[in-house]
Amino acid sequence: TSIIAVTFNGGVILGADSRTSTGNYVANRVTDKITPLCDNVYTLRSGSAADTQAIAGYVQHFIAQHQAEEGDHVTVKTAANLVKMMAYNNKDIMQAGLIVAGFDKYGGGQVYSISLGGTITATPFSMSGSGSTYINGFCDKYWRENMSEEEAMDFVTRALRYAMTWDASSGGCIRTVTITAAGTKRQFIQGSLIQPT
Ligand SMILES: C#CCCCC(=O)N[C@@H](Cc1ccccc1)C(=O)N[C@@H](CC(C)C)B(O)O
Repeated sequence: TSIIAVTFNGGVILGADSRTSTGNYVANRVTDKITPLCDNVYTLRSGSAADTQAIAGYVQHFIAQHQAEEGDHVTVKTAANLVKMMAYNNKDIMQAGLIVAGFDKYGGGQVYSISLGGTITATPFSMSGSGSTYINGFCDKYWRENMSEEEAMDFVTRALRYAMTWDASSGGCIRTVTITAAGTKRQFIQGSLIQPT
């Protein structure tokens, strides 16, 4: 898996490849790893497909119950802390590397990384999954604060293209979700290999 989330001057953009693998076999070449937790917060999934589906499912359910009772949106930080609790409290039986990102009226676009052991870190951008190791240099060089939406989308798609080209566990198509005050927007980009410019 290659997953990345970046904040920009209007919100956040989440990006992911679409490969689920079992060894060398591609079990799913159109996986959707960008999973909603509620209408203003999504999570990017890496690691075990089953474990990350289970964690996302529990948090979706908990947030839905909370909103039914309280009637208001949860903050990105609250959703991320619920994911962290699931990961931390089950750290010895879960393999889940998650990035929670969204938009709320208090902090605008936000990204939180949750590592395998359940450490939660607030970050301006984050990448994870097996493919992320191949784009550390690219991201360090090209990441900038307060990019425009177009610049952020270009950064996300180029980073994923490189990771999907080099990492055997990443591939398929690029999926993105953009979250701003106006709502959410999905994109689907086929053809992920590096094209000769
Ligand atoms: C289908 C099926 C069987 C399991 C598939 C399955 O979890 N594959 C994993 C790799 C893995 C992980 C831990 C144990 C075994 C196999 C996978 O493709 N993970 C991707 C993200 C998830 C959310 C799709 B990525 O991290 O590469």
